[in-house]
Amino acid sequence: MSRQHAELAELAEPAEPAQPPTAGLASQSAIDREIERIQADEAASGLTRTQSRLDFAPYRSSLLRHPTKDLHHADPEGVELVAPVFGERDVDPLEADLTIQHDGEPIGERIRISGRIVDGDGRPVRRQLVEIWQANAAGRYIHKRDQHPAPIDPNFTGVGRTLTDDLGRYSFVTIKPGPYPWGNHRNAWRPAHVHFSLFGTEFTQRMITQMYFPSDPLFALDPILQSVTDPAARDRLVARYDHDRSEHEWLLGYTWDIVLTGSHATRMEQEGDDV
Ligand SMILES: O=C(O)c1ccc(O)c(O)c1
Repeated sequence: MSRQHAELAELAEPAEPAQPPTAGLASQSAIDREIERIQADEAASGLTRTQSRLDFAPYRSSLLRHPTKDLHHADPEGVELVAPVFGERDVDPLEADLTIQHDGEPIGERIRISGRIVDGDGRPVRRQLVEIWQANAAGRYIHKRDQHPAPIDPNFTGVGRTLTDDLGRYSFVTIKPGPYPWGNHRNAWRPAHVHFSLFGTEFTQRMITQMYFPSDPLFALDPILQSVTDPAARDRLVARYDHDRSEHEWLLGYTWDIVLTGSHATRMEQEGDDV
């Protein structure tokens, strides 16, 4: 091989890293054992959580993603002066359909996700900004930190938003996301999920959570879902397939309600414990 060829080959094929990217990562079975141990300990102590605890070792980055110092009390009025604002006119109804944001059709299963946002007494949370973000059908996010070799869909950005109506209802049309390989441990795949953000009435009230799809084989293997140690609270994060919402030769319907408070409150992420 000429020197020039050798240089070209080097450009085309980066040298093997000294260590494979998975070196030092725990195996799925080690993660499973750790999850099982923590959940058994919590069950034995009569403590099962509807919310994740801040440090859940099998979910590695949970250790880094929350404040370690006391929170500062923000002056709510001061925060509002610099926080984003929006009005009803800023949110276009078309933004609730993630399949029509580009010239072409995105690839994948077209779905509708609908539900209600209610308080612990079942009262509707009205005119609420609901935002979602998700991977595409191949499990790829449009984000510089997601470089895994699944295709980006030029017709799918994976971001949408809407306002709840007077009954607290929201509805999105989107594409079912694929499982996502996230590097928490070796061969770690997140179950298909959609991230939800609720704005509240002020910036300081924003709440974030995730919705999952029924019967996903990855549930038991996912440290983020399993960090909610109460099985009933985990089940509440899973949408229900709703045939009445499916549309002939068009889409599959899922229903998922979000409860803000009370004993059946939906698990919310704490101070940035997820992305
Ligand atoms: O914690 C993470 O790294 C992570 C990455 C991608 C996701 O979709 C997610 O829910 C979490």
